[in-house]
Formats: sequence, structure tokens, C-alpha cells
Amino acid sequence: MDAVLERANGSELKVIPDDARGDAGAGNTPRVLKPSRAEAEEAVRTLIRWAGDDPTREGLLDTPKRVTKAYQEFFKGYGDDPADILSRTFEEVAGYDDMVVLRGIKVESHCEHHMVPVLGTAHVAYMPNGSVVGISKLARIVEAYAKRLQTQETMTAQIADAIEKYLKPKGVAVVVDATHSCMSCRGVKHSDVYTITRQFRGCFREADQERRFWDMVRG
Ligand SMILES: Nc1nc2c(ncn2[C@@H]2O[C@H](COP(=O)(O)OP(=O)(O)OP(=O)(O)O)[C@@H](O)[C@H]2O)c(=O)[nH]1
Ligand SMILES: [Zn+2]
Repeated sequence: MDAVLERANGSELKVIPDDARGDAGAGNTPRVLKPSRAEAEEAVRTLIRWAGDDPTREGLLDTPKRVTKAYQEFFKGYGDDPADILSRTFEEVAGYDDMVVLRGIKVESHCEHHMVPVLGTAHVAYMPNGSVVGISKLARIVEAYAKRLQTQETMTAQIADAIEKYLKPKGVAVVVDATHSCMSCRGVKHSDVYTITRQFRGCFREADQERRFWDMVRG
């Protein structure tokens, strides 16, 4: 259970105990000092002034409200609990005993260094160990970690960790293929660069299974 303490100015001090984070290992879910919406909106006004514009002009008046609302969407993964997402499994699969591969799960994340979009796809596979999980839950796990401030490596490891920890499969494979706006829209300005990260665990470390995984991902 999250403890939420009210501060004198109305903002929330939200303390997430370690054992309630639901994180599987790499865990970058911090204990957060969550500001009030008013404080967050004021921060957006500060950034507008930092950009060189006037937050009181008509076109920008509602922008802080829109941005804080958008942030709730961009970063909703902090409220997700991977243990809960993967808690329901099914054993009645008529002896199905091969890998399950989800190819092309949409990834919409934000880079933790520049807070700009990281967009791409994830391929997630696991080798069942007596039970299977609803396929949508694997996409939900990707979302739970993507909708945070991330590095691609951390996100990839966290997805694999969660599936390994809560499903206990014979193996798990996670590949993320994404473009980073911080490399295309600013800084070095190289567009069309795809960063590929991968985690192969358990039976997917065997060359044979890895090859079968890639065969399925490539269709
Ligand atoms: N490994 C890794 N690096 C990332 C990821 N997202 C962004 N970066 C990199 O994080 C680095 C941050 O480098 P810094 O030198 O601290 O920041 P910077 O001055 O803005 O760097 P430049 O982007 O080179 O202008 C950059 O090289 C980014 O390309 C990621 O998911 N994984
Ligand atoms: Zn970045």
C-alpha cells in the first residue's frame, strides 16, 4: 500500500515502500516527493519563460494544465504493478509447450536524460512452464516500464526481469528497437538511427532457441 502524507501546502508526499513497488529487480521506481498539480503547473510556466515566451498570453494560458495532464499519460507506468499485471495465468492449454512470441509491441517512452520521446517496438517471448499468461498482459508489462523516464537498456532488463520473476517461465527474450528523439531533434541530430537492446534469459540463451525466436520475429 502506498503511504500518502499531506504536506502543509496541499502537495502530496507519496512514499512507496520497497516491498510494494512491484519492481522486479533493476528497479528505478524512486520514492517520490510528488508535488501538487498547482506546483507542477507553476513549473511548466517557469519552463515556458525559460523557452522565452509569456505564460500569460492567451495561447499559453491553459498549457500548464494540458502539460500536467499529458504527463499523467506519459508517465502512468509509475502507477502500474507488474506483479498484479502478471498475476493471472491459465493452465488449460492442451499441452502447448512451445514459445509464445509477441512481435511488434508499440513502445512509447521518454528518455530519462532529456525527457523527450523514445519510440519503437518491442518483441517479447517466453517459454511457458506449465501455464500461460494472457497475451495482452505482456503488452501491459512493456507499457508499465515504457511509461516512465527510462534508458532503453533499463527498460529492456526490467521487462525481462518481471516476466522471469512473476511467470517463472523456462526462458524469456525481450528485444527493443527504438529511435531516440534526443539524438534526432537535438544534439548530434542523427535521424533514422535505431537502437536495439536485448535480454535473453533461460532457454533463450541456447543458440537454437535464439535462432527460432529471430525466425519468428522476422516472420
Ligand atoms: N545508453 C543510453 N544512452 C541514452 C539513452 N537515451 C539517451 N541516451 C544518451 O545519454 C547521453 C547523455 O549524455 P550527456 O553528455 O550527459 O548529455 P548531452 O550533453 O545532452 O549529450 P548529447 O546528446 O551528446 O548532446 C547521450 O549520449 C544520449 O544519446 C538510452 O536509452 N541509453
Ligand atoms: Zn535523451
